[in-house]
Amino acid sequence: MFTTEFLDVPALRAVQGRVRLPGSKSISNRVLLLAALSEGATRVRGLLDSDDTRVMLQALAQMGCGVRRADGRADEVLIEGLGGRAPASPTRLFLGNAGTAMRPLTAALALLGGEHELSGVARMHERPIGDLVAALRRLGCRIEELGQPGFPPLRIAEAAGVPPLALDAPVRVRGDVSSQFLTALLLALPLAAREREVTVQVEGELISRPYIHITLALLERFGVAVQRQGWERFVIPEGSRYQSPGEVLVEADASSASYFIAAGALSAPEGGEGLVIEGLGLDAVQGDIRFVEAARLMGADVQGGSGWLRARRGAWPLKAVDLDCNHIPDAAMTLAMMALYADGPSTLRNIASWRVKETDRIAAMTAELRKLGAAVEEGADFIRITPPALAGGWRAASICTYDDHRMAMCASLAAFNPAALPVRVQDPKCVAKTFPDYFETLFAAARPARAVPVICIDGPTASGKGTLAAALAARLGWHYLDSGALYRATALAARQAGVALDDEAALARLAAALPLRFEAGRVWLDGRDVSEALRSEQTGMDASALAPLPAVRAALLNLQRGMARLPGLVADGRDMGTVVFADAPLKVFLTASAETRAERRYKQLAAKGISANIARLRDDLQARDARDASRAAAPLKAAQDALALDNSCLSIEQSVQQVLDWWQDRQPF
Ligand SMILES: Nc1ncnc2c1ncn2[C@@H]1O[C@H](COP(=O)(O)OP(=O)(O)O)[C@@H](O)[C@H]1O
Ligand SMILES: Nc1ccn([C@H]2C[C@H](O)[C@@H](COP(=O)(O)OP(=O)(O)O)O2)c(=O)n1
Repeated sequence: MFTTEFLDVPALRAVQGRVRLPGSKSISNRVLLLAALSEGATRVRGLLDSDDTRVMLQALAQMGCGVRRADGRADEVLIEGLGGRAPASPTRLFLGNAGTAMRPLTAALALLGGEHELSGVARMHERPIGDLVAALRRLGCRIEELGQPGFPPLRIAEAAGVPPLALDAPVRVRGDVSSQFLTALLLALPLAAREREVTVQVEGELISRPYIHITLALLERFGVAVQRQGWERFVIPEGSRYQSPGEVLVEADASSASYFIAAGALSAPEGGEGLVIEGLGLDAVQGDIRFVEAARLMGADVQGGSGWLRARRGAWPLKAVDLDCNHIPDAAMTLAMMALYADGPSTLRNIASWRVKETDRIAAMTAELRKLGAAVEEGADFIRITPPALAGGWRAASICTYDDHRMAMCASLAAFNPAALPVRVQDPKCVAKTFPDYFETLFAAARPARAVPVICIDGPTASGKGTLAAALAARLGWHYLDSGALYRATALAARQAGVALDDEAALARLAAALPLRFEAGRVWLDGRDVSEALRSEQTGMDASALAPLPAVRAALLNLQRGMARLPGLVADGRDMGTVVFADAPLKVFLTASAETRAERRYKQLAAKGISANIARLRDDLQARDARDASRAAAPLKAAQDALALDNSCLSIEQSVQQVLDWWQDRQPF
């Protein structure tokens, strides 16, 4: 996940290959509960790993279900169901802010019996549950509100067993406040339908029907076929009992898929196959799958089968639309981004609910799309978007995201603009709500419109290149290449293999096939952690000795260039700006006086408990600089267009800020 202040998304040309998206939250928690109530064990695959599913798993374990995570996989779990057994009692269940856990667990535990206390975070205690509690009380269940009437925390007080239930009349529940109350009853009432049919009657117009559709489809997977009469009456047949289907694959989240469908439709056609989205198909049970129809209306070429979708460019430019989006309010935001690439103004109607989501999404979208060069008109429940005039009308923009995950994901779609302008996304970490690795997933599939941006930091030893480069990479959310580590690793591998430091051909062979892995700040050579050995003065000297050999440098060249991946790279070394990334948009030549550098190295060694002599260190580093600077192949020198930075009198933060300022000066926003 990107936790940086902002993320600059370079202009993108295409998306290709395959992406796998996180599981749907609504389906994940429903499936977990159904598995817990069933006879037999259920393997749940493709599970969303998030706060809300974690609290559900924890609660099920406390209730006495078997909960076993698959080894090393956050998205797979094995649930051993209660299958008619009474739950463990008493329990105290903490359910965070997960409405998808609080509501159905309340209903299920009220029908399972026992003594249970259900609570959550403060915000959870402000989210209504009164209608559900009332419906369960009318049935005869014993539930107490422990705080405010109508809100959690709750206590189910059935230590003596479930009281006789009033099932002769239909169970009534309101449908116009939240469909989650109906879902909770539909998930729980099959527990009471072994010997008799149970009817649920909805009062008021039922909202969010696609979610009820998901509930019914999943009940069927677990062996309970509810008869639906319109959207008012639901009949659970006599003899119903939950039976594990053995294995359930949770569908990928359909709203998350909308960004990748859109990206496929915006992608330059040389992408060929387009983008394949795994884990979700045209037969998906989630309401937002109907985004596919809307995307097709705009000209997207979307194919699919069971468990997969493929999106690529169809009509181009996209076709402007005038659409009622009431059935896909979340995914409709993605249509607003696609409208930027249409052949005329598009209108998205019946989206009043946008105003009361994470932020006022109509106002937010209007403000941000205008920054990109679109003309936007907003109304109480619609938005009309006139795209920027061809390439010339687009503006590079810094997009505010309003702590709204969907605004951030949408913003990335502006990066396909024909003017090849980058897009700045403020506060990218807000995607954590549903898709923490959204940007990583996008970047893995995306092809940049231009060379991936690289910042080069070259300079003599101990000038602070590594420190500066790593800090810049962290601030920008970019990758970091410590090119010296490659020369050092070659030197280390040579010593281990007994290869002489002047055997150019053998060294080049070693360099070309270095079994090197960078992981979590450590460096592994052939499965061994060499982070310490790599930094030793001896290894540095050895690296400097083999670095002049042209065949070694050539062998390492492609490896280094391959590190330039989206969204950007900060590379430090000796020849980053002169040879390896000669076209880089920002090059810094970092220096400090020999005294300062010797002192820094001395302190660095002392911190590691290694004693050293400052005067000798200074002589050594000057000798190394001389050798690095005087060699024929890619000598240490400033690139012609490099900016010089002498940091003898600067703190690390001052150096970092200076380079960030230089970088910002080159940005269009
Ligand atoms: N601007 C600076 N001011 C003070 N100390 C610095 C500065 N930059 C780096 N250092 C320190 O100098 C030492 C050497 O830095 P390092 O990044 O390893 O250099 P290089 O990669 O150029 O060999 C480190 O201990 C680092 O903390
Ligand atoms: N791009 C590079 C990086 C390092 N080298 C060589 C020359 C250096 O003396 C050694 C070690 O580099 P490294 O950057 O790790 O060394 P310092 O941390 O600056 O002491 O490798 C090089 O020739 N080209």
